[in-house]
Amino acid sequence: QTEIQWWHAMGGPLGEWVNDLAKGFNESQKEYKVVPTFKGTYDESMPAAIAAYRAGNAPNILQVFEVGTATMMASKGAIVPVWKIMQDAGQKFDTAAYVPAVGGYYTASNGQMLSLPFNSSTTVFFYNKDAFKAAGLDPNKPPSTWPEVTLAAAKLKASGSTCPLTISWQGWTQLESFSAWHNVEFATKNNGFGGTDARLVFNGPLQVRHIQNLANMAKQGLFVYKGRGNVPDAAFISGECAMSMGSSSTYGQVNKVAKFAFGFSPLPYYPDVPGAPQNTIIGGASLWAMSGKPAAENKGVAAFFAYLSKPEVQAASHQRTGYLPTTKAAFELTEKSGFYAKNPGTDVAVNQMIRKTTDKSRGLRLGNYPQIRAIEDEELEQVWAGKKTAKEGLDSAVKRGNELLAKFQQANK
Ligand SMILES: O=P(O)(O)OC[C@H](O)CO
Repeated sequence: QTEIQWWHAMGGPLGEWVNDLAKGFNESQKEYKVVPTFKGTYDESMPAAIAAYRAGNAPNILQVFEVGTATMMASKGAIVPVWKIMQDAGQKFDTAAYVPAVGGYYTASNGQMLSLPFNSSTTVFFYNKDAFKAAGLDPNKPPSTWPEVTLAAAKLKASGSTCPLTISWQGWTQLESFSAWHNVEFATKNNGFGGTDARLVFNGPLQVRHIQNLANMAKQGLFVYKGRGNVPDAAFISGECAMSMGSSSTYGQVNKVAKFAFGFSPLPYYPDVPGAPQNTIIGGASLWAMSGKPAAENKGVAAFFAYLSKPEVQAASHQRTGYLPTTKAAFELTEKSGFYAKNPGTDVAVNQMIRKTTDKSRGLRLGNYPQIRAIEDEELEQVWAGKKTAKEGLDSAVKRGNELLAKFQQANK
């Protein structure tokens, strides 16, 4: 049996899902054995794999979050494009089978798909219906605008909530998706899709206004900062925080462990901004095949990728986790089964990304972006702590981020 090493960043219930996928594939055939290994968060697993690649012991498959895409695309020698690994192995691979909002993100400007869409998500709002009831709020009417979120937070606080609102993936939800949701540029050159000379511009009047509002909410105890990445999810799942925003994939975890009634709904917006709400942007991760591996192992990678893309496997993954269906067939299968009607809230991400695709939902294509996300975190933390105004924090984040973009452009000329 040929072993295929798969490094991933899925913990908790999502880790169990990844293990089940490998088990399903391993039991479906005898030639290959996929061995999944949890390598920490997205931020930890990507540098770990780059270091392993340099030392000559990279895994066969690496899961990389969406913000690492431009960096991976630029590291040509380190990866085998998904179209090529499938073609070399004689596996059927039709890029048109993938949902455009998802497949497009992982496709280079020459039309070639470079990594396999695996767990794509988008930003959503979630709230504790029991806490809403206790605060005298309608549990079936989530706030849809920022003024409504602020009012709901005040009522929740008055009813005794110590954490009315927290936020996961703050850079992704409050700056990146926030900008697309309000049809405001985040970075020039179509958020980087138009060339490596793109520059960050997320220190505009609307973003500054929003981050200042959040800072004011933090001062009043209406917004409570709970950390970077998806760390704040735990404070929602435990029932401590009544409202949150984060990945649609939080659904699978909340559904599994929360001891309260919950709802998922679209991100709030500012109703006075023309064109809002527009659309949110893609998140999650894709799978990259690493180079320098024996042909037999590459064949196994291709067989596993084909297995993961099967409509029934894809549909089951989507329904279990809250990640988007990556193929059109998986979406159609889920819709036909009546899943969305039976599980309200699971359709929010689908409505935002699958039914309505615009050019702007493509997300960001910016080099050195994992490092830029860390800068966003640092600067926002300064703002939440009252050490910087929103304008100072965002101006500094843009300046520091643009220095990294310039370096990336220089290195990839
Ligand atoms: O929690 P995920 O997997 O949906 O990923 C969230 C963000 O897109 C990571 O950059």
